[in-house]
Amino acid sequence: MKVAYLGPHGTFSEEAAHNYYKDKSIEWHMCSSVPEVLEAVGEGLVDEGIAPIENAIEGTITMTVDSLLVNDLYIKGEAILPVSLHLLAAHEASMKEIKEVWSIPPALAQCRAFFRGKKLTMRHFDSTAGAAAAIKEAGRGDVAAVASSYAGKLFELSTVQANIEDSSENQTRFIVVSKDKTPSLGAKKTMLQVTPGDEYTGVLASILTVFSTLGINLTWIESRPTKKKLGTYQFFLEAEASVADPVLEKVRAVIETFGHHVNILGSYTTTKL
Ligand SMILES: O=C(O)C(=O)C[C@]1(C(=O)O)C=C[C@@H](O)C=C1
Repeated sequence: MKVAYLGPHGTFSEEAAHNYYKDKSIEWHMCSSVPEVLEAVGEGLVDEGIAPIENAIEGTITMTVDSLLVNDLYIKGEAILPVSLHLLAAHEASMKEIKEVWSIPPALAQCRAFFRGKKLTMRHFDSTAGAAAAIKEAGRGDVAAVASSYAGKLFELSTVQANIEDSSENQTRFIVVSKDKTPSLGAKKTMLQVTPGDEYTGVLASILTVFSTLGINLTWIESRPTKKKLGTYQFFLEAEASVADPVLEKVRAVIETFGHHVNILGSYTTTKL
């Protein structure tokens, strides 16, 4: 089986992928950005892809949600990875010497409290490990990357400050996606995309009430713009039930009778890494 993830070596995505598929024989396909991972699956270059969708501190990684739709993919699984971030420089350096910090935006956002008031310039990269590699190559004394301790070892960087994430409970949730829309065996969760047929007062409340009335718990709600007109949204709802559960089927039928469109984006189990 061929699987895509965000490279280069040393990303959290690599750690998640290697752990999630640890008992399988995989041909790896490294991509240079998160949207490219989902595109590789959409284009059929690989069978599956693994991408970050939510972080405990920063929330939803919207580029993953949007690419999931654009590439018409199905969620086959989710994996939760503990995430610790470190400030890494090419040479031994103190915090005072660092003027610029390089990393992928979700990683920089996970350290906001640490960076507050430090007057640093942030430079965006496509991954933590990409930033770490660039720091090594630049060899400068005034820049540092936010990346994992493994990336620090891989690129022989020096730790300016360890564990700079805003919460020691930090975790990132990854989704495993494919083109194949068969629900996973023993699925416990289902992701639904609900597009309101019409905009009216209380439209979201009317959708949510169907879940609560029929006793289905929701574990995640996200609204994204329809990208057609300002102020119009579609909703992503993660239900704690398999798509095969007759109660969830009933929820779907009722929502559709309200004139809303429901698309099942996947039914899956959770793996703690
Ligand atoms: O840049 C990486 O190392 C990634 O795998 C991406 C990513 C993300 O975008 O959320 C994954 C996990 C961490 O939250 C930080 C970065």
